[in-house]
Amino acid sequence: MSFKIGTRGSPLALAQAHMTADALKAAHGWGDGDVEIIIIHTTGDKVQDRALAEIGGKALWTKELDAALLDGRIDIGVHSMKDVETILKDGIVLPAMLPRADVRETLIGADSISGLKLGALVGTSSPRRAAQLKAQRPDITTEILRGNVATRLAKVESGAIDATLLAAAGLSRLGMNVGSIVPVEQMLPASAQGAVGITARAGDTETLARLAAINHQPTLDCVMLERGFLAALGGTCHSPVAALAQFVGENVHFRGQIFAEDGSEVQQGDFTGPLAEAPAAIAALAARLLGQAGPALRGLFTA
Ligand SMILES: NCc1[nH]cc(CCC(=O)O)c1CC(=O)O
Repeated sequence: MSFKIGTRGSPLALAQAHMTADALKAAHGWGDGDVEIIIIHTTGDKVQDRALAEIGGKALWTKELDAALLDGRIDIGVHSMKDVETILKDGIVLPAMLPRADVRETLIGADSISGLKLGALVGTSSPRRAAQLKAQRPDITTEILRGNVATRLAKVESGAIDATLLAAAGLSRLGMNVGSIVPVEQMLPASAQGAVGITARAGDTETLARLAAINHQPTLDCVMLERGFLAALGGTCHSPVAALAQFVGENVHFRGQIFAEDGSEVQQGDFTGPLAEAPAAIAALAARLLGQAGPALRGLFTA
């Protein structure tokens, strides 16, 4: 009986499922026949014409994978952690992550944010990216851009938009060497960007033991801190929130930012200290940033 890996059907999701299969095979000496990749279609895949923020539904990408886990069609679900809601469904756990890839953004269509032409039209359906761009370049207009990576790149190629931003991690997993890397100092990534996480059934001890062998704990620690910031804000993956935790020696260095949707206001802060102190410090930071924020910005998180 083979081990069943559930995934969405997009090229990026499939690449991540194959990375997970390879890690399991290497850790357990399994062969090709020991794992099976099962594609699960999700609401997020079916709706292509609206901004995800507008559809508003939670767990857009994970709901169907959670259902497949709970009814035993799959043993694990593989996810871009960036798209996983901060509150997991009852009975679902998130015990393992693969080593994190490059966390940075890639700009396609210009060498740098300052190099974008005056009044450039940038396609993105991320409220965070739109706000971050406008905070630096109020002349920029953004429009909603969805679809898989190839579709998005084609829009820049055809001149329908001047530029777009995509996570470096996704591009490199698809073997696409395009665009210009944006330093995190210029654009802090989304919480959990570049991380692949694996969900399982709570209490499925056999699966949990198998996953323990491939878990990359520093990635899990950092991503959990970033998700903690988002949760403390009451945000979702569609909120204009950026967060990055990284180990610097023994300490964690955490940076968090929240934005008004038009980029007119940014609240930011950071924390450096031991991992054990980080969750409380980050929750306090989230509360402080919300406390300092103007009504429009605060209103994004208290609706
Ligand atoms: N929201 C879509 C999504 N989810 C994860 C990635 C990229 C891979 C990653 O960050 O791990 C992307 C596309 C993008 O933002 O470029």
